[in-house]
Amino acid sequence: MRIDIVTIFPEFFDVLDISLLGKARQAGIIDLGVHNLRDATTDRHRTVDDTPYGGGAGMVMKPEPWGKTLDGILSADGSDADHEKGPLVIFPSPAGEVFTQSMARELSTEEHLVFGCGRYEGIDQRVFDDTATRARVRLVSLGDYVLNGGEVAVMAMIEAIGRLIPGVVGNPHSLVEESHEDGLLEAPSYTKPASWRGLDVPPVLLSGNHAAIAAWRREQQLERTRRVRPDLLQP
Ligand SMILES: Nc1cc(-c2cccs2)n[nH]1
Repeated sequence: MRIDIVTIFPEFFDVLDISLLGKARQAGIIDLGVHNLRDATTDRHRTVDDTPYGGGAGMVMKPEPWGKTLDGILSADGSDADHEKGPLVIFPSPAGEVFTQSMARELSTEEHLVFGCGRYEGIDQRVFDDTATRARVRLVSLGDYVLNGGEVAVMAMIEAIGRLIPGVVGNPHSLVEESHEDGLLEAPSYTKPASWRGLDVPPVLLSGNHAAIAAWRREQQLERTRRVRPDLLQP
C-alpha cells in the first residue's frame, strides 16, 4: 500500500519510522510519502490560510497550495483507471462519516491512500470538489469532538488501517480477539501470576477446558458490551 500525507507539520509523522509501521515500511509492505503543504506556496511567508468569505472567526486553508500538492500526488499514481479504483483521498473532519473498525478493514485493502490534514477552521470546500473530479474523496471523523488539526486523526487511522494489512502484524490471529473485530467489546485479559494482591485469575482460565474458556469469554464480551456499549448491540 502507498500512503501519502499532506500536512503543515511533516515532522509530526516522523514517529512512523518506528514500531510496527516502521518495520512494515522497511519490509516494503507500506510505502509512505509525507508532503509539506507550505512547499506549494509561492509567497515569502509560505502562507497557507486566509480569512473566510462571509466573515466569521478563524482562518480557512487556501485552495491553491492544496491543489498543487494533490496534483503532484495524484499524477504520480500510476494506477490504470480501467483496472484499478485509483487513489482514495481522505480528509479528517468533525463533519465526516465516523471511522470504525469495519471502515479500517475496508480501507486496508486499498492500493493508495492519500490523507489531507486540515487545520484552522477548515479547508476551502473547492479543494474537496476539485479533488473529487479525479479521485474518490471521503471526509472521515474520529468521533464527536474537535481537534486542532487532522494530524492526530490521520495517525490513528494509519495505525488502525496499517495493522490490518497482511504481514504487518506478526501473528494475524491476534487481530481476531479484539474489541470491535466481531462487533463486541473484548473479554478481560489475564496473565501470570495466578494471584496478585489478593486478586485471583478466574479459575475457568486455568482449567485447560477450551470449550468452557471460549464460552466464558463470549459471555464476558456480551456482558461488557451490554454494560458499556449497548449501542453496539442495536440491530
Ligand atoms: N473527529 C474530528 C476531526 C477533527 C479535525 C479538526 C481539524 C482537522 S480534522 N476534529 N474532530
